[in-house]
Amino acid sequence: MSRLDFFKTTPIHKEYIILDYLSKNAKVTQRDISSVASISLAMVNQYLDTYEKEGYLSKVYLNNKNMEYHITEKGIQRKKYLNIKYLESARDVYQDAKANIKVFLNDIMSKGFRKILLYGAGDVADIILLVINSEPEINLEVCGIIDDNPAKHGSKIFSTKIIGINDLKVHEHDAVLIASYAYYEKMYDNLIKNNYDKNKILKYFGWGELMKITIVGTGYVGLSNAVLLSQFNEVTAFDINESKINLINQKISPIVDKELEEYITHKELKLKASIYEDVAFDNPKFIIIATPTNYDSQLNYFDTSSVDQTIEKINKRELKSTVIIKSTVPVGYTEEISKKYPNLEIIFSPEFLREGKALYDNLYPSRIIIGSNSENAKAFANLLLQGSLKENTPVLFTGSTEAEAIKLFSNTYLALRVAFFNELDTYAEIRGLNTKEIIEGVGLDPRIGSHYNNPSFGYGGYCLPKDTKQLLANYQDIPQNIMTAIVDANRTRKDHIAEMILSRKPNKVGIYRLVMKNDSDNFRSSSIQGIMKRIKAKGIEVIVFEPVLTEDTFYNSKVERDFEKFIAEADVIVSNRFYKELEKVKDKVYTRDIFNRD
Ligand SMILES: NC(=O)C1=CN([C@@H]2O[C@H](COP(=O)(O)OP(=O)(O)OC[C@H]3O[C@@H](n4cnc5c(N)ncnc54)[C@H](O)[C@@H]3O)[C@@H](O)[C@H]2O)C=CC1
Ligand SMILES: O=C(O)[C@H]1O[C@H](OP(=O)(O)OP(=O)(O)OC[C@H]2O[C@@H](n3ccc(=O)[nH]c3=O)[C@H](O)[C@@H]2O)[C@H](O)[C@@H](O)[C@@H]1O
Repeated sequence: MSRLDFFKTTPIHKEYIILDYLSKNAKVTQRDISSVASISLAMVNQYLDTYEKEGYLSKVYLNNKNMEYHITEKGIQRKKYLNIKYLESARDVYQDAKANIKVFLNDIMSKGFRKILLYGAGDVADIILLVINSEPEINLEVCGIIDDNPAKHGSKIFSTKIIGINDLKVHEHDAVLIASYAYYEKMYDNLIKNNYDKNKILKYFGWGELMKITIVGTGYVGLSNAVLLSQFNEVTAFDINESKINLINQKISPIVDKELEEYITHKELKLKASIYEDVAFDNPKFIIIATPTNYDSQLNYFDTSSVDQTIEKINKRELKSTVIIKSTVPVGYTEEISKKYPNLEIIFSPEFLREGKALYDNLYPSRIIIGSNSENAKAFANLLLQGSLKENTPVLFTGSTEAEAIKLFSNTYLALRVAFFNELDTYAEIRGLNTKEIIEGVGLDPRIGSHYNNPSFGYGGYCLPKDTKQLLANYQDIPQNIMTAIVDANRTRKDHIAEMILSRKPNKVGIYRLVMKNDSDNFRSSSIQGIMKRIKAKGIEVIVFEPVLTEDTFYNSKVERDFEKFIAEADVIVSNRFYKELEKVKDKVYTRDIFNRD
């Protein structure tokens, strides 16, 4: 953790600050409150209105310009409650700070330092000493605390004496650890002026900013994590694909994604990309694996070989790095592989981003799940939080197998939901009913909701199809009906869609876009490909319009780049999602996009 992240205010803290301030000063302006609580004037207004509605305060108008805020008895009780709540969250913050310091001290020990001097006899020194004294595995001796304030010399923090910088040479030691955020630069400068060896200067706050992280695999997951983390850490992105590496080094995103493109090109990131293993594996603190885990239909299981090979390489190099697996793996994988590599700390942390919103979903994460509660797991969670823009993101530390299950059950639930609304649509289409009316009526139940319910040719994309199959494989020997149904439903849906298209008796079918969603440039496992295959199997000619393709044919079907020619040639135009440009040939279009969105 770098900067003062663990002092970020929470909403409870803000509410407490405002009530506390008002209880001490009745005659204040909204501007005063805004500056004390660091919130906008609009927010101040909202808080005051809510307090009044809840009966925590009454407004007394002195004249038409000035007013006083009087806290009621109910407001005093609320303040008491918030005080306790704030203390609880402060305790968590304190535990967090301790965990981060512990990781840091372990790092110092791994570099061979044993006897240190602290610089700065303040709160940071206090908490560092507390961690050293209370954690038996931290084998560091603090020989003294340097401080530039002579009034402090001679007194102690715990049993450690405060000394002046002139006493540097008197105390035998290996390094000086700067224990101040505000005066870091001044202290560093002082040490250098005293001819102190800069290789022996350790810094707690500087350390977080320069933490070295390596990311293996620069796809959707790897690149968005690389960008997120390189805002505050030194990140090396490693890939076997040289052209991707070159693009990243030229500040160009190899992936179409609004936020990723904007951040890579315009933000100041500490990000470099490399195809060289020696550069990538130069002793980083964390190595994040984000390589593919495709579903192997022969084995009926994920092919985890790219993850296996990366872990093998890390082990061979005898690195001390903590390995974080972000790739989706079968349930139980991390526990198994950890047994094989007892010298490595391997942690699974599921990734929940959507393609097309890869960085956005990391800047505003729904949750952070880490399959471990070790010190490094906590430090990693803090890194993700540090890079994000959302406040109060839920963070869950779970067992490693539970974290893997969370990932596969989440995606399988999403697939279930898509499959459900697709089957609803199949029913409505065959019975001649209005799908839109039915879905809208169903969704108005708040337990169901009007989201993630737009019919399609089937759930597609890289992950939903493969993750559902992997979870089904993990169910081997465990009773179930739904898991099989979720996988089968997608096949049945595509059969139905293909039949509906064939019932129009086309001579030539035009496939309009292979991509799975409007905002994605990716067509891995998009459902329309399944439709295309079924139509071709009946001997019908298919042509494809897909600007993302550079080839002239796709699975032996002609790729037509000229839109006008494409719409003239095809007698049925099949499109998973409706696009504005199809408006003029609406009668030829077959789609089940009811709501005009993903
Ligand atoms: N795409 C998505 O929306 C999400 C994907 N995931 C999971 O994350 C993993 C990665 O997925 P994506 O980022 O979509 O994949 P991707 O295919 O976009 O990127 C993978 C990258 O890894 C590189 N690579 C392959 N083998 C390598 C090796 N041995 N060493 C170094 N680099 C290697 C490839 O060149 C490629 O650039 C998969 O397990 C996937 O299931 C998880 C959540 C979301
Ligand atoms: O593990 C993953 O890879 C990711 O898989 C999905 O993300 P993604 O595949 O990018 O796309 P979604 O937007 O969820 O769509 C999945 C499929 O369902 C279809 N879909 C989606 C929504 C909808 O209402 N109807 C519908 O048919 C889409 O067209 C697409 O084919 C999940 O939404 C992410 O949370 C998850 O991290």
